[in-house]
Amino acid sequence: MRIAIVRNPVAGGQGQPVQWAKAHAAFASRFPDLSLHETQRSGDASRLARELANQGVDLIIAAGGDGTISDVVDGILSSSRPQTPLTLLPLGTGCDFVRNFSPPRDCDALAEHVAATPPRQIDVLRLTHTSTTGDQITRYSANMSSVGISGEIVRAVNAPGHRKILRGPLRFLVHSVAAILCYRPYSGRVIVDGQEVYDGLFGIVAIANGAWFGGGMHAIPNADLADGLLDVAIMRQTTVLGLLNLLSKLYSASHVTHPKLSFHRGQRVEIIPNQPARFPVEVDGETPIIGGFSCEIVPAALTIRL
Ligand SMILES: Nc1ncnc2c1ncn2[C@@H]1O[C@H](COP(=O)(O)OP(=O)(O)OP(=O)(O)O)[C@@H](O)[C@H]1O
Repeated sequence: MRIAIVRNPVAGGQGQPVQWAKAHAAFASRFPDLSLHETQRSGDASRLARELANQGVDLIIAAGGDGTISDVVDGILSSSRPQTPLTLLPLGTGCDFVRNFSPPRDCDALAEHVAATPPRQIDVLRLTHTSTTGDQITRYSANMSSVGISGEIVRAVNAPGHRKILRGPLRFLVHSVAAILCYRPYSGRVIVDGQEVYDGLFGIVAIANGAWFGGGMHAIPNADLADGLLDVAIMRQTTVLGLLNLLSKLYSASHVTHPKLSFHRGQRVEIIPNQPARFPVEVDGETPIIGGFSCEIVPAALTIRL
């Protein structure tokens, strides 16, 4: 069995090397035919995963955070062997996608669990937007896309100097509070399966495959990775106090009865901002898109072992 790790050595910040050494030892001992492929820069994880899938490896291990997983999923699904199985070795800051699986925390137990778990199919998100040069760009994502205050938070969390200051989910919490205090709300329309469901100011609009984002915020608790549908949550609350109150409830999912929150389900959603030039789109903890986009669910597209 040919198994390949795609590792992002900068994911998770300064604590990663210790965690990585233990995890690598556990996986190398459980899977003797293991090869290691490290990213050198942004975008490498997608390219490496595509090449490895094209070469016919039997399992790809995404070792990093949500951005790395997202890139590896994109690489596998844009390869000539999109059925190549994926598993996850969480080494990132937020590590939200892996929360949908509750794998063992101990590295040896995780490697054993991966070896013993049969593959299964889950859905993924496919996003399409127009680049600044007018090209149509499509990419896959594993977990969640969102706009509104979350775009500002993720920009701050990933800002170059900020990666070194705070570790793990605490970094999301601190930057969430700071971003809320300065938030100038975005506005636009949300269209689900051809029907306009909202036109107004955005607190947060989240489009979910998985249930968590923001380093442990249980934003869409009913999201199901294998139901063939995407879940959309629209938060119309945009005041500072209102958003701080929402933030305090997101971790425990006690926001779900909020009067300014609505949930929708469908197969395709379109976000049309009123000011596309200043509209960051959060995709699995990164902000790779500026402006409007569409997102559709691709049922059972990804083979996962976890
Ligand atoms: N070798 C590298 N040097 C610098 N940046 C890299 C390198 N490899 C990948 N990247 C970038 O690192 C960023 C962060 O990766 P990732 O999301 O996996 O970790 P994280 O942000 O710490 O975790 P999480 O998304 O779970 O919060 C991504 O934008 C990715 O493109």
